[in-house]
Amino acid sequence: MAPGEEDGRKRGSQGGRGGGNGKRRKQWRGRQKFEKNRKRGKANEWQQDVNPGKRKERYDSRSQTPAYGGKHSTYDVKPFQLTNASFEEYYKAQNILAESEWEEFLETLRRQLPATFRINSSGNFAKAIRDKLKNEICTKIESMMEEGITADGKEELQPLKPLAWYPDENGWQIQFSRNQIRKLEALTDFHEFLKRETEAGNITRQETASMIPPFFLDVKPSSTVLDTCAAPGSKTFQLLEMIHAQTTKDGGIPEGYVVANDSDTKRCNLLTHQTKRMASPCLIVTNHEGQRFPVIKKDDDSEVMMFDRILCDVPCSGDGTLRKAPDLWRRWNCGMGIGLHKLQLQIAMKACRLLQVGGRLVYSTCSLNPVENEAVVAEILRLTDGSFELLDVSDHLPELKRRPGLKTWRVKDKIGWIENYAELEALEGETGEQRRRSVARSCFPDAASDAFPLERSSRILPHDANTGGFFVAVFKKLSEYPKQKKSETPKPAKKEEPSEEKNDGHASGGRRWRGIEPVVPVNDEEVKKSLREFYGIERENFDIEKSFVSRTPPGTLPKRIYYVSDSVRKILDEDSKQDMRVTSVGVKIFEKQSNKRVKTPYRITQEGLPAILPLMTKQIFRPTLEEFVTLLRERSLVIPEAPPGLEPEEGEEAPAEGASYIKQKHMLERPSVKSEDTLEQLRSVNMGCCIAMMRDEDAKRFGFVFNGKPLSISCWRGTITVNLLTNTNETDQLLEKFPEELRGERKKRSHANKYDRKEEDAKEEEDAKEEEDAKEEEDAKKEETLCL
Ligand SMILES: C[S@@+](CC[C@H](N)C(=O)[O-])C[C@H]1O[C@@H](n2cnc3c(N)ncnc32)[C@H](O)[C@@H]1O
Repeated sequence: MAPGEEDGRKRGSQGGRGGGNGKRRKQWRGRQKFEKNRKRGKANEWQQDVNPGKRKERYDSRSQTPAYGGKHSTYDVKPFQLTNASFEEYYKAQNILAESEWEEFLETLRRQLPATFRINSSGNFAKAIRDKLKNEICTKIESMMEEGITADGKEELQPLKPLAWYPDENGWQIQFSRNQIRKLEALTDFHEFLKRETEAGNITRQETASMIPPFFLDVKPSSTVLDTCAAPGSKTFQLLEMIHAQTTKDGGIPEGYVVANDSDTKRCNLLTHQTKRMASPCLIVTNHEGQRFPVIKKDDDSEVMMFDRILCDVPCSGDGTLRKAPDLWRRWNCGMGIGLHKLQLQIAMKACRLLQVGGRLVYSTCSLNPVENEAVVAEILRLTDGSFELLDVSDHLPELKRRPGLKTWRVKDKIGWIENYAELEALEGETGEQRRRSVARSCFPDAASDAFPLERSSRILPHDANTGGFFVAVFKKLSEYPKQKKSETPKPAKKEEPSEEKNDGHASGGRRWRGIEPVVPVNDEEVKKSLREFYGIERENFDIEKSFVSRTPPGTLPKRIYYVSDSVRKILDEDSKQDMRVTSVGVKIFEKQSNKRVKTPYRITQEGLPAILPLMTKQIFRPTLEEFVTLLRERSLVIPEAPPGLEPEEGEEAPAEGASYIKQKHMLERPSVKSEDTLEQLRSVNMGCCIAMMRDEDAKRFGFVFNGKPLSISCWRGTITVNLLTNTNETDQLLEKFPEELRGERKKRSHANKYDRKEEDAKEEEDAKEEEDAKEEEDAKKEETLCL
């Protein structure tokens, strides 16, 4: 009997306790957990791994390896069934591995996946994090191992190490158990560090195998990329990092762009949320079925060839994720792959059509099934008739352990094995009809597929490097293919019926789509003038109208303003018939604000700061190092002078609002701007959104220069104080990067003052947003475990 099975029955009988209350109790627990996680914000991402919620409850204490891959778990749990006879029969017949490896393969599949993460290479602190991991944390763990330190005398510590194949030591695997993290202080600290850096967007949790496809796409900063099935967006994020690789060095805006598409509207929103941290003006999120992605045509009907790189990370049966989603053991059946084969092929063929000659296409699944993998690859090669080459990428990422693709495979539907298509064709009666309807001819290997170099594709097996299972094939388009125009031109995309139904995404091309407006340039003269004057956006050759877009219909003030790169704007313009359903575009840089005393109706968004900063010449002040650190720590500094325009007029008796604060005694006790130099700069900073930028010499000294600019944070200049608009997690994480002696202790603050309250309106708004973000994040995590 396989591990887990017997215990499952025992627990099953206990599970009956409470009968109908069980569901309610489960819902209650779910709510409690959600609330707890919500309060912790993004921190829960790592917590979930250590304490993977529902999944944890079900993991078998004796047979399962806990979250970080240790050997002895103390989970009190109801196990999943970790066997499936049909799965075993099917894969034994496929010869995806030698018979001698079978037990090891199964045993690995039954163990929970170790946690892995990527350091965001375009993040501001990639090097600092890598250095800390290597020089501090790894060393600490090694010395603990040498000293024989364990959590409870049994569980030996495993070293923390970078993934051998991942470039620049930016991919890492963690092998600690919950128990170890709880009991060993150094690991508890490490765990906290991971949570903080994840929250700050400096690292991303991602399954090792899922990190692979973007590396085979060979994306350059000038590449024009389509990610056909992109949500929840982990690979899109990697693609954007590649597009921005140069930007990170010189601060320029790349020529290339990424169109991230998904057929599911809600998941498109996740995608937008997940990629927000990249603050990229080079991103378009669209909502189409991949197989119907529009061929963009200009007014004269000529086609706009948009892509030289396409990733098809298609929906799949997901049996490579069994370690992450063990409930799949129970659900798996061989009909799953067959059911998805046609869709996978259609998506891939559409991608072939949209790819420029000379371009690269990567087809990937998190399934081990040849019907979803080699069968699709073979059919692509057959249909494109020599115009596509399956590339041999064996010398790329040499440390990545992989197996060559299969030359032949077997097909089985829910009824049984079918040797070849002729056998299927010969079947009589209604059953024969039905089976022919569900099993495509292209599922079968044949003489043609035998001639293709399918061994050039790669299968990642879980026991080779303690990962999930994965499949990846890399193609190059050599020429247009004869059938391209005729048979591969799909029927025109089905247009969504315009409706007034509210949609929580944004939306469409030209016509209103589900009541949401199309992307339009910001061309209102008043808006342009106010942004230009308030923020000093006056860079030569920079045209607001060309780079700023919104979704608010002309005639009303835009609610949100997005910044798009020149090439994204060009694509939007070229899509003159507006066939692309754009759910979001570029980076949100401005949001409407309602404080009437502020001279512009717009404030800078948190995520938009890196993009807008290079364009700004006003509303920036450069505090001293001490003031900057104090601002990070206390989140607020008193300014002993009112903002411009609000000072008392000469000869005026009653001080203007804002000047009266100086009489509030407790305000004088709070940390304030001390340096005359900073005060002088603040004299030209108007009330409203502003930026605190480190002084050049300080930024250089601490290595805080990013995209050519010193570390900057967005603030709100009120009548009395300057307050941070960035969230606490982010500032805590920044503060941590300063030497301990500079950080100081946070003082307790009184919130009794009415002026404080006024000024904290903006912060309240931020807090509400944080909550929303945490919820979105939570949803994103849940969705991420799904494959379809
Ligand atoms: C394997 S997931 C993609 C994971 C994603 N590439 C990532 O790295 O985060 C497959 C995605 O395909 C989407 N999908 C399903 N059918 C689709 C279709 N016909 N066209 C485009 N996307 C589709 C699903 O909504 C799902 O988000």
